[in-house]
Amino acid sequence: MSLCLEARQLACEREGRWLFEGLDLVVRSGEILRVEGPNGSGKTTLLKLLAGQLSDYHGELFWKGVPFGKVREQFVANLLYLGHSPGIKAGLSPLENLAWYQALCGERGSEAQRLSALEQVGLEGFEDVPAGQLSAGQQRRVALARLTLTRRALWVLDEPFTAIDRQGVAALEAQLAAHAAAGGSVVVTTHHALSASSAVRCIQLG
Ligand SMILES: Nc1ncnc2c1ncn2[C@@H]1O[C@H](COP(=O)(O)OP(=O)(O)OP(=O)(O)O)[C@@H](O)[C@H]1O
Repeated sequence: MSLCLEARQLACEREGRWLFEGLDLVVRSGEILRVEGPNGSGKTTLLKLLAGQLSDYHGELFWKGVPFGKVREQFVANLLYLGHSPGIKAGLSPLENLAWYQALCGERGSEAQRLSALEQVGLEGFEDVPAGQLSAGQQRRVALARLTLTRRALWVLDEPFTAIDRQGVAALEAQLAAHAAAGGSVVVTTHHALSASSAVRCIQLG
């Protein structure tokens, strides 16, 4: 798995204010890039941009050295983006939510895989409960089950530790480290202090 996400001279303006300007960054295989900054500094906006979700920005984005516009399909096929909110359907069960995500990604997957992914995030016994009845941390865990289920090289994760208990935080940190060690890449925002690791680099906004 060899990959490279690069931003050159990235700038984004909101409501007449530059959130960031002249931002250069590179994320390669085996790296975890942590985006830090106070509330409102532009972390979510930057992650959306790096995930190809926004078009109103200045600068250029490259995937494996090729401008985004020319490799959009390949880029999306390598990307797993988990946004700021868990983004799950309240009326669907965790199992149904995962099946829905898989359908969106054009993946078939099996019920056995989905059950295993839910078990790995500690949701055994909650597979068929409407997601709207789950706690905030459990809802976040449904979203995090996608990290196991959907095999993608580049993870872009916006505050994935939100509402997660101490044990879950440790497990997720280990999962991020294992993904990087296996040659994947992670871009993550978190107000949580990540354990020191040579794979983790930080950029500061604001
Ligand atoms: N679509 C938009 N239209 C107008 N303003 C926006 C839009 N998106 C974001 N902003 C503004 O840009 C600023 C940065 O927002 P963003 O969500 O990126 O910050 P953040 O660093 O992720 O904050 P937090 O730590 O609170 O999650 C905020 O002031 C926000 O109001």
